[in-house]
Amino acid sequence: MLDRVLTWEFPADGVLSRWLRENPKLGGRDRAEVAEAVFDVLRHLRQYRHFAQSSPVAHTRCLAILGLASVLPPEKLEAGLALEETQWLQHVQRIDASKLPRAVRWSVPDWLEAKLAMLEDAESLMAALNQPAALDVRINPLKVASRDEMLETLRELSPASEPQATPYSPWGIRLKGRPSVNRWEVFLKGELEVQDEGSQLLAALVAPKRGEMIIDYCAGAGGKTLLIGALMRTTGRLYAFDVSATRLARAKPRFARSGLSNVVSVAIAPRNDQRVRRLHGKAQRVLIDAPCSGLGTLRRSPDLKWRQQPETLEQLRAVQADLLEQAALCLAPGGRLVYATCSVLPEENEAQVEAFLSKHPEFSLQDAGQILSDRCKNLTFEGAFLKLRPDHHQTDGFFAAVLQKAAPEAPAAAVQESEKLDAAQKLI
Ligand SMILES: C[S@@+](CC[C@H](N)C(=O)[O-])C[C@H]1O[C@@H](n2cnc3c(N)ncnc32)[C@H](O)[C@@H]1O
Repeated sequence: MLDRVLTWEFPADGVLSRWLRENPKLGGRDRAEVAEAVFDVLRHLRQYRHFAQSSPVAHTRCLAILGLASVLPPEKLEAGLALEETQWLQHVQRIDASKLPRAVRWSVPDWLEAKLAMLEDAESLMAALNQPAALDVRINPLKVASRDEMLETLRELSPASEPQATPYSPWGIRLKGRPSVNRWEVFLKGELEVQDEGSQLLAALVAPKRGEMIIDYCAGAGGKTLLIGALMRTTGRLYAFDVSATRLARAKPRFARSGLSNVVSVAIAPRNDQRVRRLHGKAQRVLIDAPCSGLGTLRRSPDLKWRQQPETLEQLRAVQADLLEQAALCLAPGGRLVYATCSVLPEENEAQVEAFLSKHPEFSLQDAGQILSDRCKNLTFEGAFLKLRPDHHQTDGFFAAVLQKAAPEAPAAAVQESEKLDAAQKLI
């Protein structure tokens, strides 16, 4: 199975799920151990390949041994190893990894190491991206009155996952381990959703209001749409756009489960879509959750660092710039555009926003921290952008910028008329 994953043809979680389906006799614990071992190999692949060079056994078997060593107690693992394998493993475990070159130590390809090295606290970021993430869920504010209520329910239902309120999002709950949330009744009733805390904060940045027209321009399987719709109290109209009809189809049962009736899903063409053109100048808020390298989510999808290449990054950058142009056309004067990625690379983030602003003086950058301050306590940023990192915030890496489209200035005569009207109304 590891060989199949390492072709990089498909995302690792898909290959793993398929393999587990093909092996139905494996018990629950074995399944969890195999999954953890595979993800450990993906996180540390470059380092493990370096160690495998000194091994007498086949390359993939070495990787599997190292992955399993991170999951199983030594006695259990060594029972399945030949003597020379055990000796090699013990030799590797004595190596001081801090002496290895940085790209090998943190297991990143050279091109990515060069990019991450330019960021603040690069080493701490690389280390955090290699740690497994906790599981974040959130309440559905449409169906659950308070997070505390849900916390009580979950502490009874799954004490082993030690449910805790997330530090920033007012809706989030952090769970330990890998509980089967999607079998819980609260999940099946649409009261609970799985969503990283950082992703929850993006909906707070959109700050939807009742009765508005809002577009989630890259809605995918609806992760952000769900929370935006709930915050609109399922009023107004929420368009879920995406170029992938398959992804939008996956969102449909989620919308139904969560009780949303204001969502209109539309599979759009990448450019000049007629249905999009009809909404030009109409929406109060537009979210672009842009397709990106996903390099902020390496804790959950470590295969991305091996599947992405500098060339794919360039293609993504072109799509992102185009999406900003297309989606901005849908905004009404005075409307809000939120551009977001789950990348930590400035070229997909700040650079895209700055390029857009330099071409569009009718847009101005708003302070994301200020917008979040009434809903999300304890969260401050240097500068106007939202920038979340696993080492600083214990969330995936997220970026977001809030851009406000100017409202047309009222002509002086009209202002005088409306002032006269106001004064008259006060007299009445
Ligand atoms: C980061 S994912 C969105 C995830 C989703 N918002 C969620 O929370 O689950 C980016 C999405 O952009 C879509 N996409 C790519 N190019 C697009 C385009 N030109 N217009 C609209 N959507 C696009 C992809 O199909 C993908 O679903």
